[in-house]
Parts: sequence; structure tokens; C-alpha cells
Amino acid sequence: MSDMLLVLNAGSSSVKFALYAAHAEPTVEQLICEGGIGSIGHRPHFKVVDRDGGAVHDDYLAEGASHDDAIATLIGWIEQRFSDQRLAAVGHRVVHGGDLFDAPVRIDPDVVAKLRRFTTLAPLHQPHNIAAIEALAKQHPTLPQVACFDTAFHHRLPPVATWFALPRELTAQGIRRYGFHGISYEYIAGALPGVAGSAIAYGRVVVAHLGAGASMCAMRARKSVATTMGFTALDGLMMGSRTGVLDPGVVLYLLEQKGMTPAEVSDLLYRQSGLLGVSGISDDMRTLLASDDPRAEEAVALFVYRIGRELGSLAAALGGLDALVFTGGIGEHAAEIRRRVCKQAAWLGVTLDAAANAQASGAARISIADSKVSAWVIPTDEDLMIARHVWRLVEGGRIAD
Ligand SMILES: Nc1ncnc2c1ncn2[C@@H]1O[C@H](COP(=O)(O)OP(=O)(O)O)[C@@H](O)[C@H]1O
Ligand SMILES: CC(=O)OP(=O)(O)O
Ligand SMILES: [Mg+2]
Repeated sequence: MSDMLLVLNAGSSSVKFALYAAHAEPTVEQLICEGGIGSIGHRPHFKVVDRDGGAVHDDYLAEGASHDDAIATLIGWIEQRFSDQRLAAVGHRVVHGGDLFDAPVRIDPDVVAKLRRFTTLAPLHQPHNIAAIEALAKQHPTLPQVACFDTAFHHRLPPVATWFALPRELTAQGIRRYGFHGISYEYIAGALPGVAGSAIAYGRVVVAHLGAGASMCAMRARKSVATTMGFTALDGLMMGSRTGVLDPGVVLYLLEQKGMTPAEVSDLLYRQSGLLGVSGISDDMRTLLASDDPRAEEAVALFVYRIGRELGSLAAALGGLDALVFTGGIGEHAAEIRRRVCKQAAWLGVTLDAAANAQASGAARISIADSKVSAWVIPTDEDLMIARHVWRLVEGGRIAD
């Protein structure tokens, strides 16, 4: 009976998954199928596609089905569909590992207890990451589970890049910049030599992970030296529904002058702001780019402007820039956003190849051949990165059934 590895990325309203054959270290070719159960809490939609995007399964769960129901349905479907194969281990994307976890780890009750400490620092993600872990542990107590952390890739940031200008005792308590999207950045760092060549890969590179959640990371020789997200995944860039960086005085004003509760402020900053809040239309870049509403244009303009400001800051942290990489749903698919960002970065030496940008599909250079700073699109693959970590832990014998 051959083995499979399951990767889960549990979010606020979805459980995304990828299933890999585990006869060797996972590669794209070993992807068996992927998909997810979305709209959890409403009428959950269970969709699965094969490696080529062909439909494998399309069904709905009962109205109001929970995350636990979704996990049970997914595992049941896998066991029934692949009854001649064994699920050897499960890897989870866990957004916040704080200062406790700098590498993937086998999950046990002690690890779960530690993960809970960071729930308030990642309210959109951590509770659901933990819910998926606990649902699986309850339903399949002997199934090895591994946690891979968004924060781990940034664990060796220069100390000065982690400090807030707060009293020392608060910094000592862990109130500092952690950084996120690290699984994505780790994958891009691994892909850079093959896509852009070693000279660039080991140079000064800023990677822009532009999705519903968005951040940027300054890398030198493929190591994180600065990043836009901070203590939480609320900081940095303007995002689909999140503010990004905000004058902390605004929070005090909302609490003290507007009489909002902390919970109301949290909901405002995490779920009602960003592209959604500024446009008053949508958090989805596709909708805003297709809209002729002036508010949509203002939201897109601010989104691009904030990227430009952070790019300048990250180039300063690097002492210059050799390459700019776009990834994430917007970074990989929105040529218009890439065009605007690169135009705004002309002062840094980025010269866009308009045709290459318009037709980019998969990994591609989108700057002209002799651009002082090259620009690239590299699709990320957080699931594959997690599957590789699970394999290395299992293969290294550090996971026993
Ligand atoms: N073809 C496209 N054109 C523009 N934006 C796109 C396109 N496809 C996806 N997106 C954007 O990518 C976002 C999702 O990015 P993704 O990285 O998948 O999100 P998440 O942060 O949830 O992982 C969507 O909100 C949408 O705005
Ligand atoms: C950390 C974060 O914001 O993740 P996502 O982009 O998946 O929301
Ligand atoms: Mg994402």
C-alpha cells in the first residue's frame, strides 16, 4: 500500500487541501489532487481538481456545516476515493509560531497549547489552523501531524528589523515584528536560482506576496532581512480587507473618541478595511479592476502606492535592489497591478517589458533584458513547501506512527 501526504490550509471560511503521493520527496508531479471546502458556515462547497485542473469532485455539504464537519468529510472522501493507499501524515499551515517555533514540528498536545498563545495575534487564521489540527487528532489520533509556520522563515531577521520603539520590557515579552507568509517566501527563495539565476538569487531581492493577505520580504542571499508584516498579519501593506500599517493614534481615537470596543476595532481593521473599506465595493482585485467606479480606482491607487512606499523602505534595508518578484493571487495574475508597481519603481531601475508582463503565465521575467533591476513573476506553492517539510520529518524518522 503506497503512502500519501495531506496538506491542509485552514482559513476563516475554508479548508484548502493538497494531496501528494509520498513515494519520494514531493514534487509538483506528485500532486494527486487539490481543492477545498469553501463557504464553511453557509453552504460549504467541496471542490477537487487533479494536477491539470480537471474536475475530480464537486459537491455541497449540509447548510451550516462546521470546520469539524468539513475535515471529517474531506478525510472520509480521501479514504474512500483512495482506499488502496495510506494517509501517512498531514501537514498544516499554521500562521503564527511566535518566538517558540523556528522550524516545522510534529504536533502533540503541548504544541497545540503553545499555538493557542498566538490566537489573538492572528485571529483570522490561528483559531482555524488549530481547529483543523484538533478535528483530525480527534478523528484520527494516531495520524502524524506536522505544523509549518508562516513566521519561521523570518526567525533570523536582524534584531534591529524586529524591534518596535517600545520600552525594553515589552520587547522582552515578545512584542516585536515576526513577519508572515514565510512558507511562501521559503518556496520562492528555493525557486529563485532556477528561475532568475544564482547571481540574482544570492543578491538583493524583494518578493511581493500580493493576495487577499499581502506582504513583502527583503531577502539577501535568499534569507529574510526585513518584511512588512509585523507582530500580526495586520501590519504593512494595504490588503483585501485589512488596513496594513496604521498610525497607532487612530486606534486610540477609535477607542477613546468614537467609543468603539476593542472587538469592534479589531473587526474594522481586519475585515472592513483595505480594498473593501476604501472602495466600498469589494475586497477582490478582479472586481475593482473591472469597475469604472472612481472609488475602485482610488482603492487600487492606494494599494499600489503603499507597495511603492514599502518597496523603497525594503530597498533601503538591503542597501539597494537587484530584483523584484511578484507572487500570490494578485502578483501572479494581475498584470495591471504589476505594470503600475513597476512604473512607480522606475526610480529604482525597474524597466518593465510590457509585452512580457501582459502575457506572463507561470514563472517569467517581466522586465526588459538590460533593466538595472529585473522584475519577475514566480507562482508560489505553499502546499508543496509544507508537503516537503512533512516528508523530511517523516523521512528523517522524526515521525513515528
Ligand atoms: N486573474 C486575477 N486578476 C486579478 N486579481 C486576481 C486574479 N486572480 C486572483 N486575484 C486576486 O488574488 C486574491 C487572492 O489571492 P490569494 O493569494 O489566492 O489569496 P489568499 O491571501 O487568501 O491566499 C483575490 O482576492 C483576487 O483579488
Ligand atoms: C498571513 C496572511 O495574511 O495569510 P493569507 O494571505 O493567507 O491571509
Ligand atoms: Mg495566502
